[in-house]
Amino acid sequence: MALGANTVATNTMTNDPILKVEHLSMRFGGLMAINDLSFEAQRGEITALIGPNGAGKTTVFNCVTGFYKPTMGMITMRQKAGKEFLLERMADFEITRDAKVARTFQNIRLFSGLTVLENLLVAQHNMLMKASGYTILGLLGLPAYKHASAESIEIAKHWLEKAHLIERADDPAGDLPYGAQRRLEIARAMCTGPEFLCLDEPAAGLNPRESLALNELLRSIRKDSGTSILLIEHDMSVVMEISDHVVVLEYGQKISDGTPDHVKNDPKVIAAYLGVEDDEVEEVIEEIEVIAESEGTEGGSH
Ligand SMILES: Nc1ncnc2c1ncn2[C@@H]1O[C@H](COP(=O)(O)OP(=O)(O)OP(=O)(O)O)[C@@H](O)[C@H]1O
Repeated sequence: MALGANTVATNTMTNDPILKVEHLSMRFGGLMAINDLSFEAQRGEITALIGPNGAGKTTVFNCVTGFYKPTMGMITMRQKAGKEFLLERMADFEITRDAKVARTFQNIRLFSGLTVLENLLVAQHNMLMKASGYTILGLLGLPAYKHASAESIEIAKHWLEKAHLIERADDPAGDLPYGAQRRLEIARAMCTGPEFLCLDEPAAGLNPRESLALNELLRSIRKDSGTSILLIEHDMSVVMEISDHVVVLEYGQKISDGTPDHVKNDPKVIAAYLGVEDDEVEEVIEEIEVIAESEGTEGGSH
């Protein structure tokens, strides 16, 4: 099959990145929000993008999902079957439709008046319309449409079960508690059959119990569907618990990249989060160790 304008030939690689961000820069007027950023997300893994406020996480996300066109750089996504897409050249709807990248937003964007199940069926609208042949007869019950419609309901039920929402299938989405609405958004994204799922602060505003339910859902997505995940998250308990790989940004540049344990102990990351200069890091770490030791001693004497 001929490759389209947005595709390139496949390379053979020893590792298997689903996403490669290379020398990405994004300028807003005089502000360099992202400055020569490169990182990879491996297939089948959960990659977290973290960093202090204003570090550029959302900007990277918006470049990957086609909401922004980067000033410079390349963003390559390679599907399981080997086809590659240059995302920076594609419109957001093409990234969703052709590259199979799904996303959620910082603010919940459900159809709150529709039921939970209807929200999941609407997400599969394109698939259903295609099966109808875009005709009224198709919609009125030709076999292909009926088959696609039954399949859509099965897919919706599958994800409702995974998200522990099956009991609420017929309730208006707006009636769900906040944490359940977040899981419904993720279930809705999964109904489109993505290869790459981008989640913008999925744990924002969740209580600890809802955070645990979210962690469970994300782990099951990785394990059972093989979908790779990129997430922006401020909640470190979620990031450290579920991520395979963490990329840390500060002022639009990468300051650390590795396993959760690696970045957690990286002095540059500690400094960025505490807001101190690089040359003060050693001093701050010593102070932290002294405080931790004294707290340990106090804890032991009780
Ligand atoms: N559309 C825009 N126009 C102008 N400046 C922008 C735009 N989007 C982001 N910025 C600026 O780019 C920088 C990075 O912002 P971004 O939202 O990507 O950071 P972030 O790491 O996601 O922050 P937060 O954790 O607070 O959401 C900030 O200085 C922000 O003000």
